[in-house]
Amino acid sequence: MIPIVVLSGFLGSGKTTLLQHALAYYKGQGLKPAILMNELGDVNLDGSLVNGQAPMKEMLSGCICCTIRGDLGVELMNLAEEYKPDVIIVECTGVANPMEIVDAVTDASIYSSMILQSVITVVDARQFLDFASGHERNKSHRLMQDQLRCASKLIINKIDLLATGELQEVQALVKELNPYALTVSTQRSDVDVDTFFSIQGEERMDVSGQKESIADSGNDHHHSENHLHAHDHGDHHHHDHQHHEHDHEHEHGEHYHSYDHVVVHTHFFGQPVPRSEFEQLFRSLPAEIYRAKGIVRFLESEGQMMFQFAYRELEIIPIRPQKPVNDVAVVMGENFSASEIEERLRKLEAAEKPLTGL
Ligand SMILES: Nc1nc2c(ncn2[C@@H]2O[C@H](COP(=O)(O)OP(=O)(O)OP(=O)(O)O)[C@@H](O)[C@H]2O)c(=O)[nH]1
Repeated sequence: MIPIVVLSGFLGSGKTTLLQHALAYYKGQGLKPAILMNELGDVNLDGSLVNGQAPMKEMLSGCICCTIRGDLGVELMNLAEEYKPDVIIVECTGVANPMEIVDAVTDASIYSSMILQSVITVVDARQFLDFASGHERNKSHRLMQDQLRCASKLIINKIDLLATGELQEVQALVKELNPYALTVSTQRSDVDVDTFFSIQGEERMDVSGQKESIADSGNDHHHSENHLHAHDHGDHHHHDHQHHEHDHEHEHGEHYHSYDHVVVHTHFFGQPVPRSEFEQLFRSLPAEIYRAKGIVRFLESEGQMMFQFAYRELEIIPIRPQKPVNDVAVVMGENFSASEIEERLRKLEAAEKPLTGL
């Protein structure tokens, strides 16, 4: 039986950071992990962060839990057959409803020797608190709650961004939503790896039990419909945006709501951009954009940089890719104007290289 560990959590919460810890742990144990990654956009930037550390399959341009859900089981089985791993880690896109993934994994376990070990959900503490206090958008809040509810293990991450007293507040809210999961609070998803990732002798997740308790709370959502469409505008700046909509029908049918409307916009840079303007752009993004990542070159420096924008925080790290990678920005959020962002990104590219030495 190959154990499957599902990493869930909202966009930018710290799943890939956690995946790095998991990979190091399994390797240290002499175990062979394999990874199944899912990204909303058509480029897998997280993949390049863990590249070469373990066999990996990618499912791009869609969300595991809807468009390509049927393929999830197939991909899992391909991974299992090809690499005979000791454990498979599934990293879902931040907008996936993990209940659907749990379903797909359990489907796969019917006709192959796999078993769902755990669903680990990572929570961005700051973002969760802002959502909970109503300062932020509600649709995402509901998705986050679902991700929390179906976790067997929970990580309250980014506690460095909380003010005094706020951690207790988040912990209490999280416990209310999911009193059953083993819950820890961390910086950089730095968990006790043995507790979180050990695959020896641990009880396996009781999937049906989990579903029961979720249904009991009246929050079981069914996918009734979903859409994902990409438009390629076919000009020299290849870009596309996808509307990712999850429509969920309430279990008891008394009302209907669509709780998630995510736009993904991809922009391929044609040339380097000025760094200060680039940073300024991220400081002034509309609140609807909560995640962006990509690779960029700056006019002022040599080489490529990876940037990560997760809930108002921007990180820029120099990289030395082993194989050529495109300069690209993937921007994700709820109902934002993709054309406005496109225009702003293009404006950055129009900037001239500063004259030096004059
Ligand atoms: N301040 C702070 N930043 C963190 C912490 N953990 C992770 N980050 C940063 O948050 C950003 C997103 O982290 P990832 O691990 O890529 O998040 P993710 O959940 O994989 O993101 P998606 O794949 O887009 O859903 C990166 O810039 C991380 O360096 C933390 O504890 N504190």
